[in-house]
Amino acid sequence: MTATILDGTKVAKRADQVFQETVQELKQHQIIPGLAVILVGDNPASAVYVRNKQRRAEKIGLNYQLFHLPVTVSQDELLELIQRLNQDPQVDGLMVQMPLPAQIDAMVVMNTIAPEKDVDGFSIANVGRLWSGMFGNFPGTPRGIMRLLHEYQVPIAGQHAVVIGRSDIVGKPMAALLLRENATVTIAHSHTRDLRSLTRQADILVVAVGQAGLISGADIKPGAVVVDVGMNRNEAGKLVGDIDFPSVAQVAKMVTPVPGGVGPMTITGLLEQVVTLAQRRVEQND
Ligand SMILES: NC(=O)C1=CN([C@@H]2O[C@H](COP(=O)(O)OP(=O)(O)OC[C@H]3O[C@@H](n4cnc5c(N)ncnc54)[C@H](OP(=O)(O)O)[C@@H]3O)[C@@H](O)[C@H]2O)C=CC1
Ligand SMILES: Nc1nc(=O)c2c([nH]1)NC[C@@H]1CN(c3ccc(C(=O)N[C@@H](CCC(=O)O)C(=O)O)cc3)C=[N+]21
Ligand SMILES: [Mg+2]
Repeated sequence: MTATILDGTKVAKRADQVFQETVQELKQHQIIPGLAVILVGDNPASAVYVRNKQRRAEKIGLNYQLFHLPVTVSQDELLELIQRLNQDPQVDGLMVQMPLPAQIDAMVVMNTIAPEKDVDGFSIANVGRLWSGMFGNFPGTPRGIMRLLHEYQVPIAGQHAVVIGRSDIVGKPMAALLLRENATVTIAHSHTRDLRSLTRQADILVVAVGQAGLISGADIKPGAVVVDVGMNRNEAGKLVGDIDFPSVAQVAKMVTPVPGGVGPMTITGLLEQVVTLAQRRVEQND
C-alpha cells in the first residue's frame, strides 16, 4: 500500500483563489482586509516564512504591511507599535513573528495585541474561546491542518487522534480543534511513557515535535492518517519533517509531505482568519 499525499501546496492554491474572490467582493464595500506582520531581528527561518506570507497575502489582494524591527528593539518600543496598530482601522489582523529576542517577553507581547486582531490566536482571550467552543481567532497551523483534513474528507468524529507535542502554538490548539470536532484526543509529550503504544492506536496522528525521524512506519496503525508538522534541517541542509516519510507512506492511508504539507496550510489558516475578520467588518457596517 502507498499512502495518498495530503497535498498542502495544491489545497493552499485552491483556498487562495476562494480568498481572492472574497477580497474582491469586500472591495466593493470599500473594505480592503489588512494584515500587519511585525518581524523582530534577522532569524533566517523567520525571514523565509514572512516572505511566503507576504507573497500569498499580496496575491489574494490583502493590504499587507511588514514592520521589520532591529534585534535590539526594546520591549516598550515593540508594545508601542502594537498599541498603535491596535487602534488602526486599516489593520484587521496583527501578528508578531516568533521567536522573539531574549529581552522581550513573548507572553506580554501576545496579550498586548487586541484579541479581535490577534490572528495567531495566542492571547489568553482566544485560547479561552478555543477551549470553550466559542467563535474566536485560532492559530494558523492547526486551523490549516483541519482545512486539509476536511478537503480530503478525513473522518474526525469518533476517531482516535493522537497529537505528539503540547506547545501553545501547535500541539495544544491542534488537540482543541480535533476535540471540538468530536475526535477522542490523546496528547503526548516528552514525559509520555511508551509513546509507540499510543501512536499505534491512532487513526489520526499529528506529529509536532521537531525531531527528524521520530516516527516510522512500524510506529503507526495500518491505514492511519499522518500529519507531519515538524520542520528540521538534515545533514545535507534539506528541510525534513518529524517522520520517516518513505516507511510511513508504506503503512498509512494518507500522509503530509515536508515541504508542501502543513507549511503552506499554516499560511492558509492565517489568511482565512484575516479574511473572516474583514467580513465581520462588513456585517457590522450593514
Ligand atoms: N509547518 C508549520 O507550519 C509549523 C511547523 N512547526 C514545527 O513543528 C515542530 C514543533 O514546533 P513547536 O510546537 O513550536 O515546538 P516546541 O519545541 O514548542 O514543542 C515540542 C513538543 O514536543 C515534545 N517532545 C519533545 N521531545 C519529545 C519526544 N521524544 N517524544 C514526545 N514528545 C516530545 C515537547 O514536550 P514537552 O512539552 O514535555 O517539552 C513539546 O511539547 C518544530 O519542528 C517546528 O519547527 C511549528 C510551527 C508551524
Ligand atoms: N507568530 C507566529 N505565527 C506563526 O504562525 C509562526 C511563527 N510565529 N513562527 C514560526 C512558525 C512556523 N511557521 C511557518 C510558516 C510557513 C511555513 C512554510 O511556508 N513552509 C513551506 C516552505 C518552507 C521552506 O521552504 O523553508 C513548506 O513547508 O512547504 C512553515 C512554517 C509559522 N509560524
Ligand atoms: Mg510542510
